[in-house]
Amino acid sequence: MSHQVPEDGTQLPLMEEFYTIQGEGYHTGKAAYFIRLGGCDVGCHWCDVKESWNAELHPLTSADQIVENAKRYPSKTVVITGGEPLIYNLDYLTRKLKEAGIKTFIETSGAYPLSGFWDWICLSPKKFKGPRPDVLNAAGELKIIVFNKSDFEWAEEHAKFVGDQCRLYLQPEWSKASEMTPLIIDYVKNNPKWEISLQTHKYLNIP
Ligand SMILES: C[S@@+](CC[C@H](N)C(=O)[O-])C[C@H]1O[C@@H](n2cnc3c(N)ncnc32)[C@H](O)[C@@H]1O
Ligand SMILES: Nc1nc2[nH]cc(C(=O)O)c2c(=O)[nH]1
Ligand code: SF4
Ligand SMILES: [Mg+2]
Repeated sequence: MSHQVPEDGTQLPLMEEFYTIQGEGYHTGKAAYFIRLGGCDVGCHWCDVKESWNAELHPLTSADQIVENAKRYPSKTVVITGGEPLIYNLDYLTRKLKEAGIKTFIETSGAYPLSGFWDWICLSPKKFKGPRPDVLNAAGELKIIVFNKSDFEWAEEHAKFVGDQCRLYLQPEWSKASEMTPLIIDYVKNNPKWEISLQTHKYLNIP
């Protein structure tokens, strides 16, 4: 999977970078620079970025260059996503971002060991390759994708393993949103420790 990617994290397969507004979860509505790394073997059949899966299609890019790019934007927050970013050692990239005064947020399935220095961890665990305990412990938010009714029970099972301060979100799978959103609304009204998260960038037609 991680072809010739050096283990020290100084070069990473970069799929795309874009300046946008965080569309999902706790930080919804905030401007951030998104860094999307290629490579994922979790295999969610409803994944909305399948083009990211094959790491070899995405050029190895120096982490220093990624930091220089991020520094150009007014928001001093980056979101590192993928693909599954924790496939790679993110210590070097996140250390350099923090040295540049940039806050580091991650979107992860938690299927790989935690690396990197983070201001916020959004954990979105998957049935297809479950989350690791180190990521469950460190998560600031748990964001469960609801594809069918059975996902509410699955969400509760995972909520047992996160910290007391961890925020809990239910987010409709995009292709099932018209069907699942009303169920999520009812669930949140009956179980108010959960909140609803929508992919607001898709409604706003922004990246
Ligand atoms: C594309 S993933 C990349 C990061 C990481 N692999 C993960 O799954 O958390 C980014 C976020 O989009 C969510 N997501 C992916 N496909 C989705 C879909 N079809 N509907 C709703 N959310 C989706 C994921 O659960 C995750 O929270
Ligand atoms: N605007 C916007 N917000 C996002 N939050 C998480 C995303 C992701 O793909 O990781 C994402 C994304 O792709 N776009
Ligand atoms: S873990 Fe994330 S990137 Fe990988 S298939 Fe699932 S949603 Fe897509
Ligand atoms: Mg996305």
